[in-house]
Amino acid sequence: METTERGVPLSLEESVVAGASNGKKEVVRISVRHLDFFYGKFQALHDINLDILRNQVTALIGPSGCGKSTFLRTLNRMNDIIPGARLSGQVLLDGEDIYDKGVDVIALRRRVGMVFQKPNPFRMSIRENVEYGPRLHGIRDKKRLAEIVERSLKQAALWDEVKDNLNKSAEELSGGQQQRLCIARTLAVDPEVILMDEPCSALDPASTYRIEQLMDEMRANYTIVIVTHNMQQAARVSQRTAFFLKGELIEVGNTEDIFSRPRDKRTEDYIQGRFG
Ligand SMILES: Nc1ncnc2c1ncn2[C@@H]1O[C@H](COP(=O)(O)OP(=O)(O)OP(=O)(O)O)[C@@H](O)[C@H]1O
Repeated sequence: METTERGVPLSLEESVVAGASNGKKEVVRISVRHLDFFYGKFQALHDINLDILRNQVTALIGPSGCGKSTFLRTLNRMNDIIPGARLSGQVLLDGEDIYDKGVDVIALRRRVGMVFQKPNPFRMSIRENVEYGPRLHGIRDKKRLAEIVERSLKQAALWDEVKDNLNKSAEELSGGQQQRLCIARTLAVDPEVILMDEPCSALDPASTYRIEQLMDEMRANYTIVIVTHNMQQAARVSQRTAFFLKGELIEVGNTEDIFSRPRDKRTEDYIQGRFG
């Protein structure tokens, strides 16, 4: 029987989008319903309804300050720590609301990992950076940890460059290598969804290209959501694109449709560089 990444039979999944463009079944991994988000009195997100599909890259685009990062952070409760922040509505991960009482936020962030704009390796060796998450989740066995380090660094396309220097400080790596290390660190705890907040904005074109290639490879096993200011990047890496403006989701659809035949005039104006 066909199953999801977590071994749940597909028929039991929360919802399946029938009639997908490529003829394959598209499964909703995260379903956001009527999401409002406030920083104190300021409402940053207004009634967002959006499905994130499994094994796809979803790009969030829109002008500065439109709420892309805020939205991304609601998907693994990264905003919880901001004083005065609150939300209403639902964020369902495989049908379960991640904001329900009793949800283990550490476990949630293992399932929904995050890569930030600026590479932020810990001040530790390359090996310790990758081992950090698995250790936090109770893995102590040296052989098992070594396997995880090798697998994660290979998946992040960094292994060949660092395999002989795993004890070197992560801070001695280049910016592009540091970002791939951060991706390896995220992969080490075996997430299902990976959130990326402008992961290439601090990188040169060659490193950007590597990360984009990596995203394309990773989507076979993961569900990816990326915030990007770079329209070409959104067009290159994503299968679905969501356009935000002033805290509202204006339009979402197949990336090709959004870029070639947007339905909303505001999407068209933004994509054509008329504002933002
Ligand atoms: N911690 C915070 N406290 C108060 N307001 C905030 C906070 N973080 C963001 N905001 C406000 O919420 C709105 C959305 O910000 P957000 O960072 O989500 O936008 P964005 O689309 O990701 O912007 P950018 O592309 O510039 O990163 C902005 O008006 C911003 O000033």
